[in-house]
Amino acid sequence: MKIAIIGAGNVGASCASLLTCKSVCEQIALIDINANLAKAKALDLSHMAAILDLDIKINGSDDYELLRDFDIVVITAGFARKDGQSREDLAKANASIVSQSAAQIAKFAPNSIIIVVTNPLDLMVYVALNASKFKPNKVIGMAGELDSGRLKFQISSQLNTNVTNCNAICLGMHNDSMICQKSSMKVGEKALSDVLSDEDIQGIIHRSRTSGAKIVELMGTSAFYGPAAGVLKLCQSIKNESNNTLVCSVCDDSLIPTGRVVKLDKNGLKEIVEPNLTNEEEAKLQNSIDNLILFINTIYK
Ligand SMILES: NC(=O)c1ccc[n+]([C@@H]2O[C@H](COP(=O)([O-])OP(=O)(O)OC[C@H]3O[C@@H](n4cnc5c(N)ncnc54)[C@H](O)[C@@H]3O)[C@@H](O)[C@H]2O)c1
Repeated sequence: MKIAIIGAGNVGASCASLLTCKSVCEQIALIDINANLAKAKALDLSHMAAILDLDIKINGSDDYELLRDFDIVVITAGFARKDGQSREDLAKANASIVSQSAAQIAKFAPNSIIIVVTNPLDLMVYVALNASKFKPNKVIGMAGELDSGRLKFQISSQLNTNVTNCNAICLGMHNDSMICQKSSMKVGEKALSDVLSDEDIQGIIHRSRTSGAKIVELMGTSAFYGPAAGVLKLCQSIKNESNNTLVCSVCDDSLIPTGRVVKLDKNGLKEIVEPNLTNEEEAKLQNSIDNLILFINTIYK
């Protein structure tokens, strides 16, 4: 398997590092508008692979030719929101980058699967889908695995128990309207609501929702190890065609992307699994989809 990553910054390079260490593919291409950065990181990662006795070819460039006939292309190119910048201005700047990238992917790797990471995530999945003209099953956004992982971490911290003992799912948009599905929150076989008060659960949800912002506050830039782990899980699922469910931003028949429970295979999206939402969660999800449609209309006007 050959995996290309567009954007050799924090998220892109962390993805390349994890994919290398976990031997998910035989080749990695790093593409960045800053050719020297892409080349330098590819060289550093190649040294890392040599030290670890991993036979993997890693190249960097600003030339999209490098990803010719690759199987998966991860888009991480783009900006994080700057002080004073509106959500719309950021969305327009990143939409331009993602749409140029997606058009190049369609040219050089027309049979690939695109994994979008650039924010605002669900909107960027829509942009990549439109610019690549790929079928909807071939364009997948990574965010739900990150949000769900953060929620699992908060549950395990609150209960002082192993994270592997905890389960939780975050659905919907990768923004403040994300839905932390109450019925999915479990510790062992027990529902979290049998173990903790509603107030404690609300605290967990709040800390989970704000944990991305906390990282920005502490470090001045957004997270990258967690997002890279999410990308790794998507690539492993595509490669292994495992029957595991993941949360990814994908389109249903409405062609509006949002975080849904899915199964992936070598063709990308294999199946959307019905999440069993409460009426309240269903209404919240519909509301955030309506907001995304309004946002799409603003960006494309
Ligand atoms: N989906 C998620 O859960 C999630 C999580 C974290 C970050 N993100 C998003 O990922 C994106 C990247 O974050 P980062 O921390 O890696 O940023 P970064 O600034 O470290 O890296 C971005 C890279 O993109 C490159 N780039 C810019 N324009 C380009 C173009 N036209 N073609 C090719 N490369 C280009 C830059 O040179 C830079 O190296 C941001 O939009 C961020 O908000 C998403």
